[in-house]
Amino acid sequence: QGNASGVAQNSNFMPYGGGTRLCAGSELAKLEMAIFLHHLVLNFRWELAEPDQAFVYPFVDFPKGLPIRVHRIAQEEEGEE
Ligand code: HEM
Repeated sequence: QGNASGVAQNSNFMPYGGGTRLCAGSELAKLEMAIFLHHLVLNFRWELAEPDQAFVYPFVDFPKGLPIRVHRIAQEEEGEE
């Protein structure tokens, strides 16, 4: 739902629900995402799979979803994760 102008409101973004039925795994889920992003940034190169152009209204998004291709960076030291 949004307001009369159709612009989404912040309170509509509740990915983990709320109140007494708040997601029991929300903190674990956020920790897992942080660890995943840490490894994705440190160990992979990203390149655009196809050109895409951001739009900013009513929110920032990409028409094609900004598809990327990732390549693992060769490890310099044996046994290093
Ligand atoms: C990005 C990851 C996750 C999202 C977006 C998510 C989202 C949600 C949502 C929307 C609900 C429903 C809340 C309601 O009934 O109103 C929920 C409930 C629940 N989630 Fe998650 N969840 C995620 C990950 C997890 C993980 C990793 C666990 C456990 C390890 C978990 C355990 C639960 C449990 C037990 C409930 C039921 C809570 C209750 O009704 O008391 N979730 N989650």
